[in-house]
Amino acid sequence: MDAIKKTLKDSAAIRWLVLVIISMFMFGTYWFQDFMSGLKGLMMSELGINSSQFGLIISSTTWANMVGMIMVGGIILDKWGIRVAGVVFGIVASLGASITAMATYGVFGDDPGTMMKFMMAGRMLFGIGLESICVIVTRTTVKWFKGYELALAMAINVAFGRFGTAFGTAFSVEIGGGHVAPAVAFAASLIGFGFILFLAYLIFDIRLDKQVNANKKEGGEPEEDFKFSDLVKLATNKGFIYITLLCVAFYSAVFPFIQYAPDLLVNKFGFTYQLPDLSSMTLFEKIGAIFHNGPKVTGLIPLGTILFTPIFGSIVDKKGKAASLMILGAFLLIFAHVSLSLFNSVTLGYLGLVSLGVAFALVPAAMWPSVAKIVAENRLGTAYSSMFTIQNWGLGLFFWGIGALLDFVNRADLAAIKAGEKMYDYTIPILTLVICGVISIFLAFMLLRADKQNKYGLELPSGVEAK
Ligand SMILES: NCCCC[C@H](NC(=O)[C@@H](N)CCCCN)C(=O)O
Repeated sequence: MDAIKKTLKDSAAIRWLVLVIISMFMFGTYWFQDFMSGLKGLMMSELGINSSQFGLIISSTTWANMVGMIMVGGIILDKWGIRVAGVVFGIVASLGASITAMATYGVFGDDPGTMMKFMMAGRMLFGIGLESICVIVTRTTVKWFKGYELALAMAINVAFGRFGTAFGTAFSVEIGGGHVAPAVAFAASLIGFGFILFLAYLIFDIRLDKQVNANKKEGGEPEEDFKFSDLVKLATNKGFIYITLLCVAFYSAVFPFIQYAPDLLVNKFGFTYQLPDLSSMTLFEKIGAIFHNGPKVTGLIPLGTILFTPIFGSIVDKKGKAASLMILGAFLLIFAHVSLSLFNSVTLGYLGLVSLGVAFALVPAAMWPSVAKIVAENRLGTAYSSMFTIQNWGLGLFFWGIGALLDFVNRADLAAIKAGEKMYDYTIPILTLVICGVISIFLAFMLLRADKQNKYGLELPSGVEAK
């Protein structure tokens, strides 16, 4: 048998270059998904929408995914590969983002109803691309990093997405110059940029496939093909069911919260949407103004996870304890939402945000590598797409539900709120998220129990098999 020849992925420099290129796609799509949170106040005054309609616009990214579009993405990925799937969903995301941007410029009509309809249609198309791109980029990361620094690569890949969320949330008001449309157009152009880089990546993908195929002909290991019966196997795997439900409960309490956090900070703690003129301020006054700005403070949550997710990821790799860390993350989530809803102390509010940030780094760092311990590698594409699909049911409900609940519990004061005479009371909408935290703890304990019964090895370091 001939010796297996070295391939492109055996070069660390090329591997990491590939990771940066494909991660820019995550940066752009996460930015577009989350940047509107910093614009909520502006959207309400400029487009004349209420909180419930804002919730609908945000929620529309999940609608097509709720009825199985991510599964279609997963199947296209498994059947036709990274290149076809990447190009198809890159076009879908870019088209969706462009329609949203054109709608905000009034291209389809400048009455609020038409604008909203086309913004939702655009975001729905974009949402199909967003989730499938996340699966495709994850699959591509596995393709290049399996057998090398996979956990770190996945953490860095998610970190690019978090940068997108952080910067999009924090700077969209300034990027738009106080208007919605330019901020949307900028966000859409980032997706186009990420897509162009992805097209450049295809050169590496084609070269690697040629080398791997040549090795296969010379005696390398053939890959096992995906079968549709794998879906049934997933649906009957207890560990997979618990981790999927945990994914819904946990992320429903985090991603939707981030969409409303700037508005919560403005309404509850008197933070600002727009930074005051910093030029004549001392350094301390500048820091004070930044820590009193809703979008900037919210942007610090995903920014913090960029540092902590790889740290927690390497703890999970070296020490294990993934299920226990998910339990801890769920407790932190409850503390965060209780302190941000029931109390009026700004200090406790900051502590709540820090606690949410730690949970947001901890749970993904423990959850995503655990899926690979529960599910066989040839089913990972399907596993991630199924998890994202079910996750979107929760996200769709809470993205819209928080806004709708906000309008409902404040229904007596809506006119005064619009006139700027009163502020929204966020207590009940945020308290609802505590329920997600309680469900998360229950599911994390069930996962721990299933791990003991089925010996997935979730509590063991990476590479150590359970006996
Ligand atoms: N290796 C898998 C990484 C998944 C990271 C995870 N992403 C999601 O849950 C997606 N459904 C994308 C959602 C994007 C919303 N801003 C994450 O923690 O981001």
